[in-house]
Amino acid sequence: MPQSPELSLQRQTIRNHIRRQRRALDVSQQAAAAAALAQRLLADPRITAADSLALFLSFDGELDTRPLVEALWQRNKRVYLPALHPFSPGHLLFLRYEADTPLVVNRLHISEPRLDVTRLLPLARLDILFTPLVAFDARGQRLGMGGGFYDRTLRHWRRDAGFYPIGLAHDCQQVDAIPVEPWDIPLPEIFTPSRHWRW
Ligand SMILES: Nc1nc2c(c(=O)[nH]1)N(C=O)[C@@H](CNc1ccc(C(=O)N[C@@H](CCC(=O)O)C(=O)O)cc1)CN2
Ligand SMILES: Nc1ncnc2c1ncn2[C@@H]1O[C@H](COP(=O)(O)OP(=O)(O)OP(=O)(O)O)[C@@H](O)[C@H]1O
Repeated sequence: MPQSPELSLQRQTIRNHIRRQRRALDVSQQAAAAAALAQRLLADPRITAADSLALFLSFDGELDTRPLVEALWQRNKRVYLPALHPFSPGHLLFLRYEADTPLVVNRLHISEPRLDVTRLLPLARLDILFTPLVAFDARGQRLGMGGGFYDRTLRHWRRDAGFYPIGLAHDCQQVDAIPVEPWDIPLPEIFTPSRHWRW
């Protein structure tokens, strides 16, 4: 599918702008945002009922998922993290994450669990897929870091079965409209520290 250069330029401009905005949040703003979000999510019955949840380790000013991970562990939930697929470019694997799981830094400078096939979870067995994003709009369209990793993962999502995706973001990551590419899959739900969006 040929990409329109104007559209990819618009998307890159939004990416750069919002990444700068979220990196500008200071430590106390980040801590307040993380606590507010964890509190909201832990009050949601679907989270309470879930057994296996995929999170992501925050970087680049992303909403800090640490407090949520800790709270989920305390509630005996199984937590998974994405890892770059070792030989299928652009694809993610999901590996079990516990307090003593060895982490390695991947080529995109993000920590991920060391590859161990015994700790892999097929997507179909995941209950909730918390999804990182750079920008979102009021229709649930998301723009990521530009690798297409979550676009490829979200292709397997069906409204009536399997894992359910929930986007996590700071309020400042909302934009008027994301210029959409054919492969983009809108999220059914996004939580920010002050709002809950559901489509
Ligand atoms: N916390 C978190 N983990 C995640 C994602 C994410 O958005 N957030 N991803 C969501 O898809 C995947 C990683 N996607 C990425 C795609 C592009 C770049 C990137 O362009 N990074 C550098 C440039 C590359 C380099 O330093 O070599 C940059 O910061 O500009 C980073 C991550 C999997 N793990
Ligand atoms: N389902 C898919 N199948 C094949 N290629 C895809 C798919 N989704 C995205 N891509 C490719 O991945 C590249 C990056 O896509 P895009 O810019 O939409 O990523 P993103 O949504 O910002 O990133 P991410 O999903 O990792 O957060 C594009 O060049 C696109 O061609």
